[in-house]
Amino acid sequence: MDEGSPSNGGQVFGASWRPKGFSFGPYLVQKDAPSLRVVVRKPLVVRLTKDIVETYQICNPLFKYSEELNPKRYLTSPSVGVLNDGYDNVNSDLILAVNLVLVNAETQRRYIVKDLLGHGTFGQVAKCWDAEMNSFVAVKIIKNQPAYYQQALVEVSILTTLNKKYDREDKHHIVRIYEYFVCQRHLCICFELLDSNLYELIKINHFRGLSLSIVQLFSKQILRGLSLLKDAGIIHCDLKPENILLCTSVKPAEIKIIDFGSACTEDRTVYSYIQSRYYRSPEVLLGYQYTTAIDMWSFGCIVAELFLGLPLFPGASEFDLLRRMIRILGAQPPDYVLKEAKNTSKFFKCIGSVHNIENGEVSIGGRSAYQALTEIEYEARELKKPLIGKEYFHHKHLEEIVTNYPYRKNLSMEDISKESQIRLALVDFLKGLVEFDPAKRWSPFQASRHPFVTGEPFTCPYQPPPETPRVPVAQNFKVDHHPGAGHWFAAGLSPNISGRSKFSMHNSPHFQVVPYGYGNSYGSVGSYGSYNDGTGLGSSYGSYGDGGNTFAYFSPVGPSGMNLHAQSGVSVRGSSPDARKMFIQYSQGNGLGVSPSAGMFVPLPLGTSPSQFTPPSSYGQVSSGSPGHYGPTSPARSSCHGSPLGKMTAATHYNRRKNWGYSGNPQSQESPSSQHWQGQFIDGASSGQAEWNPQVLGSASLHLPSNPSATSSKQQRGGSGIAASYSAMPNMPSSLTRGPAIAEAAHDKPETSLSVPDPGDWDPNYSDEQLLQEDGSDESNITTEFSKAMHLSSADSSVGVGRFNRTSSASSNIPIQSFA
Ligand SMILES: Nc1ncnc2c1ncn2[C@@H]1O[C@H](COP(=O)(O)OP(=O)(O)OP(=O)(O)O)[C@@H](O)[C@H]1O
Repeated sequence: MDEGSPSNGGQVFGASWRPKGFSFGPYLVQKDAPSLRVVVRKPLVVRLTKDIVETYQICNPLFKYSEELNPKRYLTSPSVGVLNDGYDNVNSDLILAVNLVLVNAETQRRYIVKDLLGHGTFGQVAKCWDAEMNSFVAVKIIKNQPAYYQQALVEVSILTTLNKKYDREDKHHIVRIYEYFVCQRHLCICFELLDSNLYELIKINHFRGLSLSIVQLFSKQILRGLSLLKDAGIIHCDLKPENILLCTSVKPAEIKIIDFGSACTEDRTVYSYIQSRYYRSPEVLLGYQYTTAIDMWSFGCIVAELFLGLPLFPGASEFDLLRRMIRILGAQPPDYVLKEAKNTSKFFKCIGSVHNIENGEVSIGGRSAYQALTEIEYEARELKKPLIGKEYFHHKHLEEIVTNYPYRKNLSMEDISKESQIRLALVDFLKGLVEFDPAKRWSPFQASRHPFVTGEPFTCPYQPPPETPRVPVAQNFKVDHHPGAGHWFAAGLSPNISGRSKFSMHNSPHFQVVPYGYGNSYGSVGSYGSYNDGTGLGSSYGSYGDGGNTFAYFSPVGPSGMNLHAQSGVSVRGSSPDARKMFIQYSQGNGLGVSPSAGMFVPLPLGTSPSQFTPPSSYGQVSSGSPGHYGPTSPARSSCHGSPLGKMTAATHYNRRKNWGYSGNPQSQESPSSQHWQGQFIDGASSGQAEWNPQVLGSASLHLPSNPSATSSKQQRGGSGIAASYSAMPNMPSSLTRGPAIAEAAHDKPETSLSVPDPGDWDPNYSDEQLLQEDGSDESNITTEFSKAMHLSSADSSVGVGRFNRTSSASSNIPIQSFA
């Protein structure tokens, strides 16, 4: 019977089949054969449009090309110019279009806008081409409102101090600031260009946690940054995954902390409504005095989220937040905090005597004098139901949540056992960070010594080394509160610190009670140093020196910037070597100073405000073009937090980040592979538009037709000012339309008017149907690519057991080319 004949069903059985001859043979070039030619064709659109102007002119000799008539690709939405002579939209944002040029009038340096990287409370961040440096940079274009302008200057000054004074060698994972200038009445801050933020990283990993090796690496790097902040006495106040960006230009890739727009100095903690809710520390929530320890709480929340893929405390309201903290941590804030905090009565009832509190502990029987309100009690007290969010974790307590988190598929027993050990270390690490008592919470130095970070085997609960006694180095610096530098006041860099510490502080790794022997209080730009740091994170600075008499004149808007003047009888005796080095270093500078105006920094006129900048006589052509395209914005979660500006515009972001909601299935945490989160990506690619005739802002050569309908800036600034523009924002709850002065009064209102996080709220492309689609891309995870890019594959095997890490080719689908 013939093989493969119909009688055997047409099947060919391999055993009996033999090839009858070779189908393929080597290619032999024959003598007269035509040579092979590969034609690479340009894309159709290129071929059709090449020399199109000439083509039109051939068709119609009267045709004339005018660049001005090119349609603009707007990046800002809305793109209708109604303020600032038509340059700004209703939100006081400069209307950006691709190829618009922002010019630093002082240096004539030009930044050509190419794309929108994000937008937040303070304005927009654009990816710009810096022709002079032949590279891309990120330019934050602050809203044209005095309050934003002032607060943005705080960001400039704090970052400048950190970069130039504390981290000259760029080793502490803090974003670099290049320069700042005013263009079209907008303060523009030029930063190094970074990549996606950690929230985006988690999102493209389908809200599954990252591998432990990456969590460990990021933790180490963030701690370096926090260590620097602590030494500088600066509190970030808004640490969250969105404000930690990947920096893939260096290999292996790193992370950097951004957004110092809410930062303040430790001795000037004037704002009580700070931190994004999920990352808000108990002391801030309760209205208690705060220190750099609040950043350590946020850091703990971030580490947990990196591992779990979901926020640890996704409170839909402050009540819900506290409720989750208490349940997951199995504890509550210490009585000494509850006794002093402003908002205690909102969340707790007193059930015992508060007179027995000694050294922060309750002396009678160890039972707390306070009990958290139940939902019913809260409702009765506040006359409103507290918003309660969905539960995402199957387990109640931190340890169970972490240890029961699903392991990556296909792990060998050996790997599972290794990872389970690291998970125990992680639990212990987290416990020291999300510690209710700010006095016991670990400092960056202490946390950086934990086995989870060092990679040492974890055997028993970690006992942190003692933190360096805090010496008020900051008191050594006298701040010259320049009359024109109102922002220093806001930043806490003013000598006027009358509102200082009305609470008694307990010794802690973050704050140690040191008697202030100085008659006059000076604003702090210095640090409460740590002599341990030299052995800890390498190059953090600190001083255990005594009260020297070094005075700092810190005026970022002045020509000399920050000046440290050694007074007669100055003592740097006892300072750490690093600190001494710093003094020497700066003594050779511009008036011993660190100045934003030194080097690349350009001085602003003293005491200037946006309104003092005269716009060019003519203004840009503003058309009501297509709605702008929004770049990969930072989906600030519930970030209606304090800051000097009350983070009001965060309301426009609120609920953009709703994906905690995933399916609302409480099992989701248990079986991530069965979850179907739909990550959405906004095309962040630069426009392919030609770069001809870019609209130039800030240059004198701007000659564009006036827009007769544009309202004069005077008119716009009259009336309700900021509040007017806030209230004009779509979807903004009225409770959020408050100016800085009333930020505190409206403390918890946002939560009452905003819904429980749900993906559809903030993700325009989200749909429940998508959520329900079969994922099937378990292997397609960013961690593999990222690990590879970061050379983690060769990492210590004890930490290299990432969940979901597979070297599958499917992972190439992940759209993060920059990691490759
Ligand atoms: N240096 C940078 N490189 C790349 N992207 C950046 C950079 N700085 C900011 N971004 C992007 O812009 C977004 C907004 O920046 P930033 O957080 O500084 O603004 P903000 O107005 O202070 O925001 P928020 O409302 O969160 O406080 C960031 O989430 C990030 O996506």
